[in-house]
Amino acid sequence: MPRFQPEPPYRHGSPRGTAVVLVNLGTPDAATAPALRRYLGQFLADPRVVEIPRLVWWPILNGIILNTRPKKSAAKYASVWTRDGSPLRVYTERQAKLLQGLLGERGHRVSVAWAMRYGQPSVGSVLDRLKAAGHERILIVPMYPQYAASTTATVVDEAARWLLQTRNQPEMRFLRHYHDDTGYLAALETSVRKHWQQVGRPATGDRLLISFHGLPKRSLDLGDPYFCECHKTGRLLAERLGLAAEQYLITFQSRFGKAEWLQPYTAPTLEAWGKAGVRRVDVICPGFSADCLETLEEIAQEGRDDFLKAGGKEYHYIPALNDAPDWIAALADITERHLAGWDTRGEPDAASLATEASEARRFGAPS
Ligand SMILES: C=CC1=C(C)c2cc3[nH]c(cc4nc(cc5[nH]c(cc1n2)c(C)c5CCC(=O)O)C(CCC(=O)O)=C4C)c(C)c3C=C
Ligand SMILES: [Fe+2]
Ligand SMILES: [Fe+2]
Repeated sequence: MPRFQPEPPYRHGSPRGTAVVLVNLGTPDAATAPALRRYLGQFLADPRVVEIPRLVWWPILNGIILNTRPKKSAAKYASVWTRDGSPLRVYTERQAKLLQGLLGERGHRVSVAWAMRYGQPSVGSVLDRLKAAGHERILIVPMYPQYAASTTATVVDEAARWLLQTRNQPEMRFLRHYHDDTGYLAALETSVRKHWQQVGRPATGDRLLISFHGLPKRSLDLGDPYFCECHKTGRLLAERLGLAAEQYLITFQSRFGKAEWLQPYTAPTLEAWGKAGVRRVDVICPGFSADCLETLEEIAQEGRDDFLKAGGKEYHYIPALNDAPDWIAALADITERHLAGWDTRGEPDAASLATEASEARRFGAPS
């Protein structure tokens, strides 16, 4: 008898089943120095993130950075940590749950999972689980609105590494970016308008700072579209809000290392504005789909200190889109467009999928 019995009743391989995986950057397991050493060790060893020859970078990373940064970063993480853990993790999990619910309401039979590029749950472990549960089509959604090699591409790399060691591969698709998506921009606009309703519209001379995570300037010269995509998002948002050029500025935060990064930098801008007599600043960070250390500590806390110390009077951080219903709806629209042609309304439900998959394995379906 052949080791593997083809259809019927069990088709070669696993049955149809579609999954969507939201992937964000990753975050330490705890706000402690050992957890940060593990996390930063994995993150900063990625050649997509630090594009310095290994021979030069390795001694710096292992000899200096991993001995000094974990303790300092752990203290920062402790200031934003929640009862349920790291905000980035909490929001990403919630986004996946809400997206699953909404796609279900729209009649799609899809499983929505979430993974982290660095730390847990890893992309590979989530793909293993989805495949074992019978999913034959997987859409990967990097949760970065603007494409960058150091964020988006490294998610694709990680999925590709998993594919390299997988015999019976699922069909896979990848979302590239959504920096100019109408639903995403509308959700950003709504969040600014809601904020204005709460604290009042900015007066003459007040500013909106649109701050994105930075990248080494070299990435732009090498062809990374990130800078241009950030500018497009910022410009379209300002247009929707009816802001004139002098009422907003696009800046880049979180410079890391000694090289020049994309300019203008966020922190020095806040300081300069405070000194120049700008009274009020509202800050929004549209590049972060979920609040995290970079927004809650660097922008909401440090940024406020920088601005107020320099003479500013009023400072507001506008939260990331997180689990806002209009953002989840926009994410469902984006996802639906990328699922097109995959007949997700005609597929088996999760329970029959799991049964079929385990039956197929009983008959020796290749894994
Ligand atoms: C949103 C897009 C991001 C880009 C682009 C990005 C590039 C980038 N980041 C570093 C170094 C660090 N980033 C850190 C935290 C961090 N970065 C992003 C997003 C982008 N990074 C997020 C969402 C977070 C927060 C994660 C969390 O747990 O909340 C950190 C770790 C924190 C710290 O020690 O300061 C570092 C380091 C580089 C070098 C880089 C591009 C080259
Ligand atoms: Fe970063
Ligand atoms: Fe930072």
